[in-house]
Amino acid sequence: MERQVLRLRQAFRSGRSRPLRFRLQQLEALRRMVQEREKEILAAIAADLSKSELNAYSHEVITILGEIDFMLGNLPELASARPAKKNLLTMMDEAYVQPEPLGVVLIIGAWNYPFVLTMQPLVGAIAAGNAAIVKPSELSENTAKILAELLPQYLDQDLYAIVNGGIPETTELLKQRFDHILYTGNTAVGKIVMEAAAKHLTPVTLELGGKSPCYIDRDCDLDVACRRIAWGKYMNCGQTCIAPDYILCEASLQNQIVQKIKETVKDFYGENIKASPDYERIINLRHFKRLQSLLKGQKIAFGGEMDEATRYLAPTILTDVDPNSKVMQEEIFGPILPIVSVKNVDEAINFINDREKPLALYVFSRNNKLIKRVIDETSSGGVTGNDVIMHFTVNSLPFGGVGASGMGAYHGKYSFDTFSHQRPCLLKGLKGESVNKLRYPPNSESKVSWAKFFLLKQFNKGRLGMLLFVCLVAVAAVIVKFVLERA
Ligand SMILES: NC(=O)c1ccc[n+]([C@@H]2O[C@H](COP(=O)([O-])OP(=O)(O)OC[C@H]3O[C@@H](n4cnc5c(N)ncnc54)[C@H](O)[C@@H]3O)[C@@H](O)[C@H]2O)c1
Ligand SMILES: CCCCCCCCCCCCCCCC=O
Repeated sequence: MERQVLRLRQAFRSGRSRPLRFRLQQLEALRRMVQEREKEILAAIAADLSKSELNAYSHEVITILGEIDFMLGNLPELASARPAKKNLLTMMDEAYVQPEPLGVVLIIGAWNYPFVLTMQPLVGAIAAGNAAIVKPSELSENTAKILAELLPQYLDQDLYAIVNGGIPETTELLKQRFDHILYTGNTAVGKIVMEAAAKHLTPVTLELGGKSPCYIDRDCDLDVACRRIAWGKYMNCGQTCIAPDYILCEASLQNQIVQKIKETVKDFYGENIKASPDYERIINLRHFKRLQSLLKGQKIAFGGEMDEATRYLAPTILTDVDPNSKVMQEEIFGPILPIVSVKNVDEAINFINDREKPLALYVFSRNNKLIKRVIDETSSGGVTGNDVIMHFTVNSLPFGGVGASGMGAYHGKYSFDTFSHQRPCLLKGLKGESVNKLRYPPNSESKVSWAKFFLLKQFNKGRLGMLLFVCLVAVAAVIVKFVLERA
């Protein structure tokens, strides 16, 4: 591992990853990889998640192509120096912010969207001019394998590397010094990553999880709400970081919601859900059994069917759920949708605020003021109103968590910024020593009052008059010089 990181660091030190042309070439090569090897990529994702290739494309590949296109179209602007506002002391100088790459970054992906969660950060790392190591999840082994095979064929091998493996390999990697780590996964491991990063003062972006609440207001189009909730909940068999984890609603709505979601599931997946190419499976036996245990003692209003051999778990709804039951104590990350009754939106807000800050928050209502109120009175990584999941697809919105659901954000411009240092630059001329004497020792009351004038815009009339006089003299000198030169 150490040698691998050293090799990337040397390649980064060569400066090869910094020129805009190089970055654009690498992003174009990545785009070419996705297009030329689409079939193999889709087959790998499909194999990992028992997913149709159509869903693999619309859930993952489309996102990466969009991200690359964004960077190809915006990188020249993102990477350019941005002039900065100056103060009176630096009026004659050049002040700007220069984005610069951080160095060698580590990207650790998770299994549930194995292509997106490794490639989307990589796009940002390349765009910002870094070298990068990508460590896919060992649970999505087919995607990990295809990435290890394809990336070296398309990208600069000295600057971008794939390290495959599980806990041992990741633990070894985390002993190395990186200039940024973007980790996607569960909160417990997020703490391990942060602890390891702290040893090298390495900044981290932690893309974690949590229980994303979905409040359904009594004044709401239930047909639309239930269709959208069903889509986001049961997509990828519920294994989505920002899936609506549970519903909060008044008890009187519960049965209608069950009925409408039931009808929607039939529309989406047909009578025989198990046979639907659009309904995926649970990733492994450990998660299958974990989900099975969440059903114990619950009132199953819909679904609940399961088949351990194929790790099939039907779209399931639980009603009258006790907030203290097991299913409400951990992120579900599966196709189980508990409904918890609350008396009104006030109780819903308190319910949400009594728990860890979620990665996402959803509110369905015809009343936009109510939606805005819930947003104002709660906190979450992100929000979609009257839908679910979709804020993830808007790359002008930063995607990340807050509190226990994560820190930092990426996507689009935010990926570029995450993997950049915004370097403040001030270029001064060699003239103006008369003004600089104000900061040189010995200090004095007068110098301090000038400093206030120049830096704090606190000035008295006398000094203002003198400054105006000085300006007038300067302007006059320029005019005289101009006239004399033309005489
Ligand atoms: N915020 C997001 O963008 C996002 C996206 C996807 C998943 N998630 C969250 O991730 C979680 C599901 O992912 P997961 O954790 O099961 O994925 P996982 O098991 O794939 O683990 C994530 C990564 O951490 C590594 N890892 C696991 N245990 C480790 C250890 N002890 N030491 C070092 N590295 C270790 C794995 O190798 C993998 O690369 C859920 O909580 C979900 O909400 C968040
Ligand atoms: C024609 C409309 C197509 C809409 C496609 C919507 C795609 C949603 C992709 C969602 C991916 C969510 C990834 C979340 C990562 C955390 O697990």
